[in-house]
Amino acid sequence: MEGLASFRAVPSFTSRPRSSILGTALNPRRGNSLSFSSSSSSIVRAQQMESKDDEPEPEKIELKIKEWENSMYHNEVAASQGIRIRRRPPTGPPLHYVGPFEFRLQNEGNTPRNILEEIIWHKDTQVAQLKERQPLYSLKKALDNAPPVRDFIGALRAANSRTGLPGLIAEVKKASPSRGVLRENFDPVEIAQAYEKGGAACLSVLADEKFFQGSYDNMLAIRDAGVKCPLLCKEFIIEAWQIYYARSKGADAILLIAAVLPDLDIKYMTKICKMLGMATLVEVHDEREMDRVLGIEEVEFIGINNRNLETFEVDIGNTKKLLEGKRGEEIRKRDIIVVGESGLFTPDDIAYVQEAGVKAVLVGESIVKQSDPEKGVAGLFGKDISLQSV
Ligand SMILES: O=C(O)c1ccccc1NCC(=O)[C@H](O)[C@H](O)COP(=O)(O)O
Repeated sequence: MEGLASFRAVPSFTSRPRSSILGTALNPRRGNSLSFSSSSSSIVRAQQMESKDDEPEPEKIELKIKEWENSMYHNEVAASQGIRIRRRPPTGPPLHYVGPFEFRLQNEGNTPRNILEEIIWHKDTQVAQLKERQPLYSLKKALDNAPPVRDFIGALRAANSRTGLPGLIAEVKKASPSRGVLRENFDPVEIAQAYEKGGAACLSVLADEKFFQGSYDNMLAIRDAGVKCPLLCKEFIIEAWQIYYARSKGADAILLIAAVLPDLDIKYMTKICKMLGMATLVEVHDEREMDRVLGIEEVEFIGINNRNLETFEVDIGNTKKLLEGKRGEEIRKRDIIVVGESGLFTPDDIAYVQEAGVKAVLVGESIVKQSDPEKGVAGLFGKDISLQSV
């Protein structure tokens, strides 16, 4: 696994007597051969299985310790790749734990450091609950009835050659943490149809309910209404299960955020998308994330977010900065489609990111706020880009 090379060796010590604790915690018949999911819910489940008065069984202690270590290990790998977002609130080690992580956990806060981390902690809990209700095997069966996948990247390329402008991914978004409610009178199907009429190549549909007032039902409703634009499921993906879920709800593409996911997760999830025929938009915000993502052979579709998701600061110069020099050359050589995301309001903004090298743009606020989103699209590009126009 990547990131292991920089895994620090830290002395392990504890005030508790090591031998007796290990003696009860580990079951030699099972050793280290078990594989564990890193879900926090299973830690909670294992804790619930114990009665407070009972001495926990060795297998349960072992399970808790492995789960916890696995989660700590994930954080270590992520941190070694510059990822500051933690997957879940840090908890102290389970009872009877003896090992290196305990030493490193001192002074860790258990309140989220920023909005992105808060969203991720919420997702971790939400996904664990959803998975219990619909495990992967039944989700995979549901895919037989899912609407067919459409070619997301192909639609952007076609729009770019048709108009000579970046292909538009128009965002169906009611609210956001940085901007609050963007549109009170929010009818996702009506908005999607208006975007399509206005010449959008693809749509991005917010699925998160708590922070964006979105839903998977919006995505299904848009598909059921006959909208032909391929759909990006705009969700905070932390587990492969969510990709299958998005597909079952009609998604043609998903978003992976490099600020949240280690390289190995990006590789693995990109492969799953490929297997399902879906596109994977990998989002970056700074040079380090861009370099990590360019190091992943499977990546063919990159979004540059002009919004810093930790501070909400928006600067469209970010797109230009990340496409300069060697990075831009590499992107052109590999024919990677780049999407300029966030903070785009005017034809000049579109011209600026196009000049920087993007073939597509992802736009929410400036068009969703218009009383007529179809006209909003024309206003954004400074001309009619609908199918009728060209
Ligand atoms: O927009 C936010 O407040 C936000 C906060 C935390 C995570 C993600 C967030 N936004 C996602 C996006 O970046 C935008 O929805 C998308 O790029 C469109 O941006 P805009 O055109 O500026 O609405």
